[in-house]
Amino acid sequence: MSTATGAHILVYTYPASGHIIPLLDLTHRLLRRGHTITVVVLPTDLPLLQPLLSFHPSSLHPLVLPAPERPTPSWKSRMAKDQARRDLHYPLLLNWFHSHLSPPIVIISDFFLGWTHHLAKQLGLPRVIFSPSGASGLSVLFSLWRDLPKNEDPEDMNFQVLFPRIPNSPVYPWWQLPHRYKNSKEGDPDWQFNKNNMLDNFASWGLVVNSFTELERVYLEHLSTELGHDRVWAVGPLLPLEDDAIGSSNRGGSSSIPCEQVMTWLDSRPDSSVVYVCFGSRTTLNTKQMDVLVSALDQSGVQFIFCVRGSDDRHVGLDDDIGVIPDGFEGRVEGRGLVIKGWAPQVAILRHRAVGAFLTHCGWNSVLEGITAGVVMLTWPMGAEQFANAKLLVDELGVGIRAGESVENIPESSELARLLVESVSVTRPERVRVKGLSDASLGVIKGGSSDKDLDEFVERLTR
Ligand SMILES: O=c1ccn([C@@H]2O[C@H](COP(=O)(O)OP(=O)(O)O[C@H]3O[C@H](CO)[C@@H](O)[C@H](O)[C@H]3O)[C@@H](O)[C@H]2O)c(=O)[nH]1
Repeated sequence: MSTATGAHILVYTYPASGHIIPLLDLTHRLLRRGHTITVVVLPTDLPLLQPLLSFHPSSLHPLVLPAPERPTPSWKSRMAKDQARRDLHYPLLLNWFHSHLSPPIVIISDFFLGWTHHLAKQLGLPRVIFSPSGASGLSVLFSLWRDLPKNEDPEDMNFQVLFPRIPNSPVYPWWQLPHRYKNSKEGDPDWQFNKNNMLDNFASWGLVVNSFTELERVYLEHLSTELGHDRVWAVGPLLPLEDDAIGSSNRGGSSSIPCEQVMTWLDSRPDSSVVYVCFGSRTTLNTKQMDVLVSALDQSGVQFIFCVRGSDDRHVGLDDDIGVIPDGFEGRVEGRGLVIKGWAPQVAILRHRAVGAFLTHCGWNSVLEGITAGVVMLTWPMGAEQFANAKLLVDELGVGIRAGESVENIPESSELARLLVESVSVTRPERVRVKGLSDASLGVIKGGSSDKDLDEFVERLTR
Protein backbone atom coordinates (compact mmCIF):
# COMPACT_ATOMS: atom_id res chain seq x y z
CA MET A 1 0.00 0.00 0.00
CA SER A 2 2.90 2.40 0.61
CA THR A 3 5.63 3.86 -1.56
CA ALA A 4 9.23 4.68 -0.73
CA THR A 5 8.23 8.20 0.26
CA GLY A 6 5.35 7.02 2.43
CA ALA A 7 1.68 6.60 1.70
CA HIS A 8 -0.54 9.09 -0.11
CA ILE A 9 -3.46 9.95 2.18
CA LEU A 10 -6.61 11.98 1.51
CA VAL A 11 -7.72 14.12 4.44
CA TYR A 12 -11.19 15.61 4.14
CA THR A 13 -12.08 18.35 6.61
CA TYR A 14 -15.54 19.36 7.81
CA PRO A 15 -15.83 23.13 7.34
CA ALA A 16 -15.79 24.44 10.92
CA SER A 17 -12.63 25.71 12.67
CA GLY A 18 -13.11 23.42 15.69
CA HIS A 19 -13.13 20.45 13.29
CA ILE A 20 -10.45 21.61 10.85
CA ILE A 21 -7.79 22.70 13.35
CA PRO A 22 -7.24 19.31 15.05
CA LEU A 23 -7.40 17.41 11.74
CA LEU A 24 -4.71 19.69 10.36
CA ASP A 25 -2.60 19.03 13.44
CA LEU A 26 -3.00 15.30 12.75
CA THR A 27 -2.06 15.99 9.13
CA HIS A 28 1.07 17.74 10.34
CA ARG A 29 2.08 14.70 12.41
CA LEU A 30 1.49 12.35 9.49
CA LEU A 31 3.52 14.60 7.20
CA ARG A 32 6.38 14.55 9.70
CA ARG A 33 6.32 10.76 9.41
CA GLY A 34 7.06 11.04 5.70
CA HIS A 35 3.62 10.70 4.13
CA THR A 36 2.13 12.68 1.28
CA ILE A 37 -1.22 14.25 2.02
CA THR A 38 -3.93 15.84 -0.07
CA VAL A 39 -6.29 17.94 2.05
CA VAL A 40 -9.79 18.76 0.80
CA VAL A 41 -10.90 22.23 1.87
CA LEU A 42 -13.38 24.88 0.85
CA PRO A 43 -11.93 28.14 -0.53
CA THR A 44 -12.90 29.97 2.67
CA ASP A 45 -10.90 27.54 4.81
CA LEU A 46 -7.71 27.71 2.76
CA PRO A 47 -6.14 30.33 5.10
CA LEU A 48 -6.23 27.75 7.91
CA LEU A 49 -4.05 25.52 5.76
CA GLN A 50 -1.50 28.18 4.79
CA PRO A 51 0.92 27.79 7.75
CA LEU A 52 1.05 24.04 7.18
CA LEU A 53 1.57 24.54 3.45
CA SER A 54 4.62 26.70 4.00
CA PHE A 55 5.98 24.11 6.42
CA HIS A 56 5.50 21.13 4.06
CA PRO A 57 5.56 22.66 0.54
CA SER A 58 6.32 19.45 -1.35
CA SER A 59 4.32 16.79 0.54
CA LEU A 60 1.09 18.66 1.30
CA HIS A 61 -1.35 19.38 -1.50
CA PRO A 62 -4.56 21.33 -1.08
CA LEU A 63 -7.56 20.14 -3.08
CA VAL A 64 -9.83 23.15 -3.00
CA LEU A 65 -13.42 22.17 -3.79
CA PRO A 66 -16.16 24.77 -4.25
CA ALA A 67 -18.86 25.36 -1.69
CA PRO A 68 -22.34 24.66 -3.07
CA GLU A 69 -24.14 27.76 -4.21
CA ARG A 70 -26.41 29.20 -1.58
CA PRO A 71 -30.02 28.79 -2.70
CA THR A 72 -32.64 31.47 -2.29
CA PRO A 73 -34.15 31.38 0.22
CA SER A 74 -31.10 30.12 2.09
CA TRP A 75 -30.68 26.56 3.37
CA LYS A 76 -33.18 25.72 6.04
CA SER A 77 -30.53 24.06 8.15
CA ARG A 78 -26.87 23.21 8.49
CA MET A 79 -27.77 19.66 7.46
CA ALA A 80 -29.31 20.85 4.18
CA LYS A 81 -26.03 22.62 3.49
CA ASP A 82 -24.10 19.45 4.39
CA GLN A 83 -26.22 17.46 1.94
CA ALA A 84 -25.70 20.00 -0.83
CA ARG A 85 -21.95 19.80 -0.22
CA ARG A 86 -22.03 16.00 -0.39
CA ASP A 87 -23.99 16.07 -3.67
CA LEU A 88 -21.46 18.47 -5.17
CA HIS A 89 -18.25 16.90 -3.83
CA TYR A 90 -18.95 13.20 -4.29
CA PRO A 91 -18.66 13.16 -8.12
CA LEU A 92 -15.82 15.70 -8.08
CA LEU A 93 -13.80 13.49 -5.75
CA LEU A 94 -14.60 10.37 -7.72
CA ASN A 95 -13.28 12.01 -10.90
CA TRP A 96 -10.26 13.35 -9.11
CA PHE A 97 -9.35 9.88 -7.83
CA HIS A 98 -9.84 8.28 -11.25
CA SER A 99 -7.66 10.82 -13.02
CA HIS A 100 -4.84 10.85 -10.41
CA LEU A 101 -1.66 8.96 -11.35
CA SER A 102 -0.90 8.01 -7.78
CA PRO A 103 -4.16 8.40 -5.84
CA PRO A 104 -4.48 8.17 -2.06
CA ILE A 105 -4.70 4.75 -0.45
CA VAL A 106 -7.01 5.83 2.35
CA ILE A 107 -9.56 8.53 3.16
CA ILE A 108 -9.45 10.13 6.61
CA SER A 109 -12.55 12.26 7.13
CA ASP A 110 -14.47 13.98 9.92
CA PHE A 111 -17.31 12.12 11.66
CA PHE A 112 -19.78 14.57 10.11
CA LEU A 113 -18.70 13.20 6.71
CA GLY A 114 -19.98 9.64 7.23
CA TRP A 115 -21.02 9.53 3.55
CA THR A 116 -17.35 9.36 2.53
CA HIS A 117 -17.58 5.71 3.61
CA HIS A 118 -19.52 5.08 0.38
CA LEU A 119 -17.00 6.98 -1.70
CA ALA A 120 -14.16 4.96 -0.17
CA LYS A 121 -16.07 1.74 -0.73
CA GLN A 122 -16.69 2.59 -4.37
CA LEU A 123 -12.96 3.23 -4.75
CA GLY A 124 -12.04 0.07 -2.86
CA LEU A 125 -10.27 2.03 -0.10
CA PRO A 126 -10.51 2.07 3.68
CA ARG A 127 -12.19 5.09 5.24
CA VAL A 128 -11.01 6.26 8.64
CA ILE A 129 -13.30 8.39 10.80
CA PHE A 130 -11.62 11.34 12.47
CA SER A 131 -13.27 12.45 15.69
CA PRO A 132 -12.43 16.03 16.72
CA SER A 133 -14.59 15.35 19.81
CA GLY A 134 -13.56 13.20 22.73
CA ALA A 135 -14.48 9.55 23.16
CA SER A 136 -17.12 10.28 25.83
CA GLY A 137 -18.89 12.86 23.64
CA LEU A 138 -18.64 10.59 20.60
CA SER A 139 -20.10 7.71 22.60
CA VAL A 140 -23.21 9.82 23.28
CA LEU A 141 -23.46 10.88 19.64
CA PHE A 142 -23.16 7.34 18.34
CA SER A 143 -25.62 6.01 20.89
CA LEU A 144 -28.19 8.69 20.01
CA TRP A 145 -28.24 7.93 16.30
CA ARG A 146 -28.20 4.20 16.78
CA ASP A 147 -30.81 3.91 19.55
CA LEU A 148 -32.91 6.96 18.60
CA PRO A 149 -34.34 7.81 22.04
CA LYS A 150 -37.65 9.68 21.89
CA ASN A 151 -39.00 12.41 24.10
CA GLU A 152 -42.29 10.98 25.27
CA ASP A 153 -43.50 14.42 26.28
CA PRO A 154 -42.25 16.89 23.63
CA GLU A 155 -43.19 19.80 25.91
CA ASP A 156 -40.92 18.53 28.63
CA MET A 157 -37.40 19.77 27.95
CA ASN A 158 -36.25 18.11 31.18
CA PHE A 159 -37.25 14.67 29.94
CA GLN A 160 -34.40 12.38 31.08
CA VAL A 161 -32.54 10.43 28.40
CA LEU A 162 -30.64 7.42 29.73
CA PHE A 163 -27.50 5.99 28.18
CA PRO A 164 -27.12 2.74 30.12
CA ARG A 165 -24.58 1.13 27.77
CA ILE A 166 -22.10 4.01 27.99
CA PRO A 167 -19.60 3.77 30.90
CA ASN A 168 -20.85 5.59 34.02
CA SER A 169 -24.39 5.39 32.55
CA PRO A 170 -24.83 9.12 31.87
CA VAL A 171 -28.28 10.72 31.91
CA TYR A 172 -29.01 13.98 30.08
CA PRO A 173 -32.12 16.11 30.08
CA TRP A 174 -33.59 16.50 26.58
CA TRP A 175 -32.49 20.14 26.29
CA GLN A 176 -28.83 19.10 26.60
CA LEU A 177 -28.94 16.80 23.58
CA PRO A 178 -27.15 18.04 20.45
CA HIS A 179 -29.16 20.44 18.33
CA ARG A 180 -28.80 18.16 15.28
CA TYR A 181 -30.64 15.41 17.12
CA LYS A 182 -33.30 17.15 19.15
CA ASN A 183 -34.31 19.69 16.52
CA SER A 184 -34.93 17.42 13.58
CA LYS A 185 -38.04 15.31 13.28
CA GLU A 186 -37.91 11.59 12.64
CA GLY A 187 -38.45 10.92 8.96
CA ASP A 188 -37.57 14.48 7.79
CA PRO A 189 -34.85 14.68 5.10
CA ASP A 190 -32.48 16.36 7.60
CA TRP A 191 -33.08 13.65 10.16
CA GLN A 192 -32.60 10.88 7.61
CA PHE A 193 -29.40 12.44 6.27
CA ASN A 194 -27.95 12.83 9.75
CA LYS A 195 -28.89 9.34 10.75
CA ASN A 196 -27.38 7.74 7.63
CA ASN A 197 -24.32 9.93 7.93
CA MET A 198 -23.77 8.85 11.53
CA LEU A 199 -24.50 5.17 10.93
CA ASP A 200 -22.08 5.13 7.98
CA ASN A 201 -19.41 5.76 10.59
CA PHE A 202 -20.21 2.36 12.11
CA ALA A 203 -19.47 0.69 8.78
CA SER A 204 -16.14 2.50 8.29
CA TRP A 205 -12.80 0.75 8.60
CA GLY A 206 -11.21 2.61 11.51
CA LEU A 207 -11.50 5.48 13.99
CA VAL A 208 -8.93 8.04 15.09
CA VAL A 209 -9.90 10.09 18.14
CA ASN A 210 -8.40 13.34 19.37
CA SER A 211 -7.99 12.05 22.90
CA PHE A 212 -5.63 9.89 24.90
CA THR A 213 -5.94 6.64 26.75
CA GLU A 214 -5.09 8.03 30.20
CA LEU A 215 -7.94 10.55 29.84
CA GLU A 216 -10.75 8.45 28.38
CA ARG A 217 -9.75 4.81 28.57
CA VAL A 218 -13.23 3.43 29.37
CA TYR A 219 -14.89 5.42 26.59
CA LEU A 220 -12.29 4.38 24.03
CA GLU A 221 -12.83 0.76 24.99
CA HIS A 222 -16.58 1.29 24.77
CA LEU A 223 -16.26 2.72 21.23
CA SER A 224 -14.21 -0.27 20.19
CA THR A 225 -16.92 -2.59 21.54
CA GLU A 226 -19.68 -0.60 19.81
CA LEU A 227 -17.85 -0.60 16.49
CA GLY A 228 -17.04 -4.27 16.83
CA HIS A 229 -13.32 -3.99 16.02
CA ASP A 230 -10.06 -2.82 17.56
CA ARG A 231 -9.10 -0.30 14.89
CA VAL A 232 -9.63 2.60 17.28
CA TRP A 233 -6.65 4.86 17.91
CA ALA A 234 -6.36 7.71 20.41
CA VAL A 235 -3.71 10.08 19.09
CA GLY A 236 -4.38 13.29 21.03
CA PRO A 237 -4.01 15.84 22.28
CA LEU A 238 -3.62 17.22 18.76
CA LEU A 239 -2.03 20.60 19.32
CA PRO A 240 0.52 22.71 17.53
CA LEU A 241 3.81 21.30 18.79
CA GLU A 242 5.83 23.59 21.07
CA ASP A 243 8.96 23.40 18.94
CA ASP A 244 7.23 23.92 15.60
CA ALA A 245 7.43 27.06 13.59
CA ILE A 246 3.67 26.81 13.04
CA GLY A 247 2.23 29.29 15.48
CA SER A 248 -1.37 29.06 16.51
CA SER A 249 -1.73 32.79 16.58
CA ASN A 250 -3.64 33.81 13.51
CA ARG A 251 -4.99 30.63 12.11
CA GLY A 252 -8.60 31.48 12.58
CA GLY A 253 -8.77 35.12 11.58
CA SER A 254 -7.83 38.62 12.56
CA SER A 255 -7.68 39.99 16.06
CA SER A 256 -8.17 43.43 17.58
CA ILE A 257 -4.94 43.00 19.59
CA PRO A 258 -1.74 41.61 18.02
CA CYS A 259 -0.45 38.37 19.55
CA GLU A 260 2.84 39.96 20.71
CA GLN A 261 0.93 42.63 22.64
CA VAL A 262 -1.17 39.98 24.39
CA MET A 263 1.99 38.07 25.34
CA THR A 264 3.69 41.23 26.64
CA TRP A 265 0.61 41.97 28.76
CA LEU A 266 0.73 38.45 30.20
CA ASP A 267 4.50 38.67 30.81
CA SER A 268 3.91 41.35 33.41
CA ARG A 269 1.41 39.27 35.45
CA PRO A 270 2.16 36.85 38.31
CA ASP A 271 2.00 33.11 37.70
CA SER A 272 -1.48 31.52 37.39
CA SER A 273 -3.24 34.81 38.17
CA VAL A 274 -5.18 35.45 34.94
CA VAL A 275 -8.55 33.97 33.89
CA TYR A 276 -8.89 33.41 30.15
CA VAL A 277 -12.50 33.60 28.91
CA CYS A 278 -13.44 32.25 25.48
CA PHE A 279 -16.38 30.32 24.06
CA GLY A 280 -14.76 28.75 21.02
CA SER A 281 -14.81 29.57 17.36
CA ARG A 282 -18.55 29.87 16.76
CA THR A 283 -20.54 30.54 19.91
CA THR A 284 -21.80 34.01 20.66
CA LEU A 285 -23.32 35.00 24.00
CA ASN A 286 -26.81 36.40 24.18
CA THR A 287 -27.56 39.67 25.97
CA LYS A 288 -28.37 38.09 29.33
CA GLN A 289 -25.25 35.87 29.28
CA MET A 290 -23.05 38.78 28.27
CA ASP A 291 -24.49 41.08 30.96
CA VAL A 292 -23.93 38.49 33.67
CA LEU A 293 -20.39 37.76 32.55
CA VAL A 294 -19.39 41.41 32.23
CA SER A 295 -20.86 42.19 35.61
CA ALA A 296 -19.07 39.19 37.17
CA LEU A 297 -15.75 40.26 35.67
CA ASP A 298 -16.38 43.74 37.06
CA GLN A 299 -17.24 42.52 40.57
CA SER A 300 -14.56 39.84 40.82
CA GLY A 301 -11.53 42.09 40.50
CA VAL A 302 -9.66 39.21 38.77
CA GLN A 303 -7.19 39.80 35.98
CA PHE A 304 -8.58 38.44 32.75
CA ILE A 305 -8.45 38.13 28.99
CA PHE A 306 -11.88 38.00 27.40
CA CYS A 307 -12.16 36.94 23.77
CA VAL A 308 -15.41 38.16 22.22
CA ARG A 309 -16.81 36.82 18.99
CA GLY A 310 -19.13 38.93 16.91
CA SER A 311 -21.79 37.61 14.64
CA ASP A 312 -20.58 36.27 11.32
CA ASP A 313 -21.60 33.67 8.80
CA ARG A 314 -20.59 30.84 11.08
CA HIS A 315 -21.87 31.90 14.46
CA VAL A 316 -24.18 29.59 16.33
CA GLY A 317 -25.59 31.95 18.90
CA LEU A 318 -28.53 30.50 20.69
CA ASP A 319 -30.84 32.88 18.87
CA ASP A 320 -30.58 36.17 17.00
CA ASP A 321 -29.99 37.99 20.25
CA ILE A 322 -26.25 38.71 20.38
CA GLY A 323 -24.82 40.32 23.50
CA VAL A 324 -22.39 43.18 23.16
CA ILE A 325 -19.75 44.53 25.53
CA PRO A 326 -21.28 47.58 27.20
CA ASP A 327 -19.74 51.00 26.59
CA GLY A 328 -17.22 51.94 29.22
CA PHE A 329 -16.36 48.37 30.28
CA GLU A 330 -12.99 48.24 28.57
CA GLY A 331 -11.95 51.59 30.04
CA ARG A 332 -13.11 50.54 33.50
CA VAL A 333 -11.03 47.37 33.53
CA GLU A 334 -7.96 48.84 31.83
CA GLY A 335 -4.79 47.51 33.42
CA ARG A 336 -6.56 44.43 34.77
CA GLY A 337 -8.44 43.02 31.80
CA LEU A 338 -7.88 42.69 28.07
CA VAL A 339 -10.78 42.36 25.65
CA ILE A 340 -9.84 40.71 22.36
CA LYS A 341 -12.35 41.11 19.55
CA GLY A 342 -12.03 38.50 16.84
CA TRP A 343 -9.61 35.58 17.01
CA ALA A 344 -7.48 35.15 20.13
CA PRO A 345 -4.15 33.26 20.07
CA GLN A 346 -5.77 30.75 22.42
CA VAL A 347 -3.10 28.05 22.57
CA ALA A 348 -0.36 30.59 23.23
CA ILE A 349 -2.47 32.34 25.90
CA LEU A 350 -3.30 29.11 27.72
CA ARG A 351 0.33 28.01 27.62
CA HIS A 352 1.51 31.26 29.24
CA ARG A 353 2.56 30.78 32.88
CA ALA A 354 0.41 33.76 33.95
CA VAL A 355 -2.85 32.05 33.02
CA GLY A 356 -4.38 30.01 35.85
CA ALA A 357 -7.98 29.40 34.80
CA PHE A 358 -10.17 29.15 31.72
CA LEU A 359 -13.88 29.96 31.54
CA THR A 360 -14.86 27.73 28.61
CA HIS A 361 -17.85 26.44 26.65
CA CYS A 362 -16.10 23.02 26.75
CA GLY A 363 -15.58 22.57 23.03
CA TRP A 364 -13.29 19.53 22.92
CA ASN A 365 -10.29 21.41 21.53
CA SER A 366 -10.57 23.94 24.32
CA VAL A 367 -10.85 21.12 26.85
CA LEU A 368 -7.64 19.49 25.61
CA GLU A 369 -5.83 22.80 25.29
CA GLY A 370 -6.83 23.69 28.85
CA ILE A 371 -5.78 20.31 30.23
CA THR A 372 -2.45 20.39 28.44
CA ALA A 373 -1.79 23.89 29.75
CA GLY A 374 -2.67 22.75 33.28
CA VAL A 375 -5.32 25.42 33.97
CA VAL A 376 -8.44 25.03 36.11
CA MET A 377 -11.56 25.03 33.99
CA LEU A 378 -14.78 26.88 34.75
CA THR A 379 -17.35 25.12 32.62
CA TRP A 380 -20.21 26.79 30.77
CA PRO A 381 -21.28 24.37 28.01
CA MET A 382 -23.56 25.81 25.32
CA GLY A 383 -24.52 22.97 22.97
CA ALA A 384 -23.32 20.05 20.82
CA GLU A 385 -21.51 17.45 22.99
CA GLN A 386 -20.23 20.14 25.38
CA PHE A 387 -22.42 18.97 28.29
CA ALA A 388 -20.71 15.57 28.12
CA ASN A 389 -17.32 17.28 28.06
CA ALA A 390 -18.23 19.40 31.09
CA LYS A 391 -19.39 16.31 32.94
CA LEU A 392 -16.07 14.61 32.23
CA LEU A 393 -14.11 17.64 33.48
CA VAL A 394 -16.14 18.21 36.64
CA ASP A 395 -17.48 14.83 37.75
CA GLU A 396 -14.91 12.37 36.45
CA LEU A 397 -11.56 14.12 36.14
CA GLY A 398 -12.12 16.67 38.93
CA VAL A 399 -10.35 19.47 37.06
CA GLY A 400 -13.36 21.68 36.34
CA ILE A 401 -15.82 23.78 38.33
CA ARG A 402 -19.40 24.18 37.07
CA ALA A 403 -20.16 27.80 36.23
CA GLY A 404 -23.19 27.78 33.92
CA GLU A 405 -25.16 25.76 31.37
CA SER A 406 -26.27 27.36 28.13
CA VAL A 407 -29.24 29.74 28.58
CA GLU A 408 -31.01 27.32 30.91
CA ASN A 409 -28.65 27.83 33.84
CA ILE A 410 -27.19 31.30 33.66
CA PRO A 411 -25.42 31.96 36.98
CA GLU A 412 -26.05 35.00 39.16
CA SER A 413 -23.29 37.53 38.46
CA SER A 414 -22.21 37.53 42.14
CA GLU A 415 -21.88 33.74 42.08
CA LEU A 416 -19.92 33.82 38.84
CA ALA A 417 -17.68 36.53 40.31
CA ARG A 418 -17.00 34.25 43.30
CA LEU A 419 -16.13 31.35 40.99
CA LEU A 420 -13.80 33.54 38.94
CA VAL A 421 -11.90 34.42 42.12
CA GLU A 422 -11.89 30.78 43.29
CA SER A 423 -10.61 29.52 39.95
CA VAL A 424 -7.27 31.29 40.39
CA SER A 425 -6.92 30.42 44.06
CA VAL A 426 -3.85 28.29 44.78
CA THR A 427 -5.72 26.06 47.20
CA ARG A 428 -8.31 24.59 44.83
CA PRO A 429 -7.85 20.80 44.50
CA GLU A 430 -8.66 21.07 40.77
CA ARG A 431 -5.33 22.89 40.29
CA VAL A 432 -3.29 19.98 41.62
CA ARG A 433 -5.26 17.45 39.58
CA VAL A 434 -5.03 19.37 36.34
CA LYS A 435 -1.25 19.71 36.72
CA GLY A 436 -1.06 15.91 36.92
CA LEU A 437 -3.22 15.53 33.81
CA SER A 438 -1.17 18.15 32.02
CA ASP A 439 2.00 16.14 32.64
CA ALA A 440 0.23 13.00 31.41
CA SER A 441 -1.05 14.78 28.28
CA LEU A 442 2.43 15.92 27.34
CA GLY A 443 3.91 12.50 28.02
CA VAL A 444 1.53 10.71 25.67
CA ILE A 445 2.66 12.76 22.66
CA LYS A 446 6.33 12.50 23.57
CA GLY A 447 6.76 8.79 23.10
CA GLY A 448 3.73 7.74 25.19
CA SER A 449 0.43 6.07 24.31
CA SER A 450 -0.73 8.55 21.65
CA ASP A 451 2.56 8.37 19.77
CA LYS A 452 2.36 4.60 19.90
CA ASP A 453 -1.25 4.63 18.67
CA LEU A 454 -0.30 6.92 15.79
CA ASP A 455 2.60 4.63 14.86
CA GLU A 456 0.32 1.60 14.99
CA PHE A 457 -2.34 3.37 12.94
CA VAL A 458 0.17 4.23 10.21
CA GLU A 459 1.59 0.74 10.34
CA ARG A 460 -1.88 -0.79 9.83
CA LEU A 461 -2.58 1.57 6.93
CA THR A 462 0.61 0.86 5.09
CA ARG A 463 0.85 -2.84 5.89
O1 LIG B 1 -10.55 33.16 19.45
C1 LIG B 1 -10.33 31.97 19.28
C2 LIG B 1 -11.36 31.00 19.32
C3 LIG B 1 -11.02 29.68 19.14
N1 LIG B 1 -9.72 29.33 18.91
C4 LIG B 1 -9.38 27.92 18.66
O2 LIG B 1 -10.46 27.31 17.96
C5 LIG B 1 -10.69 26.01 18.43
C6 LIG B 1 -12.11 25.93 18.94
O3 LIG B 1 -12.47 24.60 19.13
P1 LIG B 1 -13.43 24.13 20.31
O4 LIG B 1 -12.93 24.62 21.59
O5 LIG B 1 -13.53 22.65 20.20
O6 LIG B 1 -14.78 24.85 20.08
P2 LIG B 1 -15.80 24.96 18.81
O7 LIG B 1 -15.20 25.79 17.79
O8 LIG B 1 -17.09 25.37 19.37
O9 LIG B 1 -15.86 23.41 18.31
C7 LIG B 1 -16.83 22.61 17.71
O10 LIG B 1 -16.13 21.38 17.44
C8 LIG B 1 -15.63 20.70 18.58
C9 LIG B 1 -14.87 19.48 18.09
O11 LIG B 1 -15.76 18.54 17.56
C10 LIG B 1 -16.75 20.32 19.53
O12 LIG B 1 -16.20 19.75 20.69
C11 LIG B 1 -17.55 21.58 19.88
O13 LIG B 1 -18.64 21.22 20.70
C12 LIG B 1 -18.03 22.26 18.60
O14 LIG B 1 -18.76 23.44 18.90
C13 LIG B 1 -9.65 25.75 19.51
O15 LIG B 1 -8.55 25.07 18.94
C14 LIG B 1 -9.22 27.14 19.94
O16 LIG B 1 -7.88 27.20 20.39
C15 LIG B 1 -8.72 30.26 18.90
O17 LIG B 1 -7.53 29.93 18.71
N2 LIG B 1 -9.06 31.56 19.08
